[in-house]
Amino acid sequence: MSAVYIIGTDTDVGKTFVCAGLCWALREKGYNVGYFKPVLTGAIRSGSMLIPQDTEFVVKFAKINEDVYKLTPFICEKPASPHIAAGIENKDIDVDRIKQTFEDLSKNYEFIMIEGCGGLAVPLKEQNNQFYMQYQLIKELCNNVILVTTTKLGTINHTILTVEFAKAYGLCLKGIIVNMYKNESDEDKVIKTIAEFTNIPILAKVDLIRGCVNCKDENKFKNVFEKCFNNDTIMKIMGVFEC
Ligand SMILES: Nc1ncnc2c1ncn2[C@@H]1O[C@H](COP(=O)(O)OP(=O)(O)OP(=O)(O)O)[C@@H](O)[C@H]1O
Ligand SMILES: C[C@H](N)[C@H](N)CCCCCC(=O)O
Ligand SMILES: [Mg+2]
Repeated sequence: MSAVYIIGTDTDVGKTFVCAGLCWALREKGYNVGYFKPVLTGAIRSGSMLIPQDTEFVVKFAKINEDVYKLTPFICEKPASPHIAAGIENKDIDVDRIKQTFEDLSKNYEFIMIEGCGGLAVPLKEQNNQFYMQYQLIKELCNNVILVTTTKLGTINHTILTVEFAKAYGLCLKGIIVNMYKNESDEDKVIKTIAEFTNIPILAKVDLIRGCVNCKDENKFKNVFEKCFNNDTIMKIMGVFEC
């Protein structure tokens, strides 16, 4: 089994969107790809249930036949850092349970795409004034990372900081996917600056789907993903999977 950790320069950069597109594109090509979201915060409440919306979106779009609660072992309602949300909701984010779930999933899938919660330096839990950080889980679970960023103003700083953090903490950052690409002037200069400074390959640019950001038009999504995750890109990304 091979896996890759999808992390972002921030929350809301499109990790889920990219995971959904990649899982869909790879499964369309016959790869047995699964998805795993160890920790999710900001879940949607439906009566007594908390809905892990990231997981729900990915499994539905990529037609992954798995229980979303198995794929998302730790779900918090508060849209906050996991250590804060879990503290408020009296949930203990058990790393051994995350590892066991990952091991169980690895028996069913050839490839697993793991979505992080926010960025690298997010505290997943706090115990005795000690933080357990997302980058630590990545190193223990699958130190094979793709970074999702955007071209919004500020991204040069955010992306370079994230890459330097990854290097400093021994993470294997294999590539960058630029999401919400508008194909406007200067965007490619931003991307070129990031590529040259970090020396990390730009694996793909995923177009911004204009109009309703949460549009449910799957065909619009598929058109973008077919274009952005073409055969060359898929081969590059398949070269990144290992663990
Ligand atoms: N390329 C895109 N075109 C249009 N909308 C997008 C695109 N990428 C992401 N979005 C939208 O932007 C919002 C944030 O995307 P997404 O939920 O994938 O971010 P995320 O990094 O997974 O966030 P989180 O940290 O909460 O997991 C969502 O409403 C999503 O539909
Ligand atoms: C709620 C949000 N959408 C994410 N799931 C959680 C992001 C945690 C970010 C923590 C931080 O960097 O301040
Ligand atoms: Mg997400």
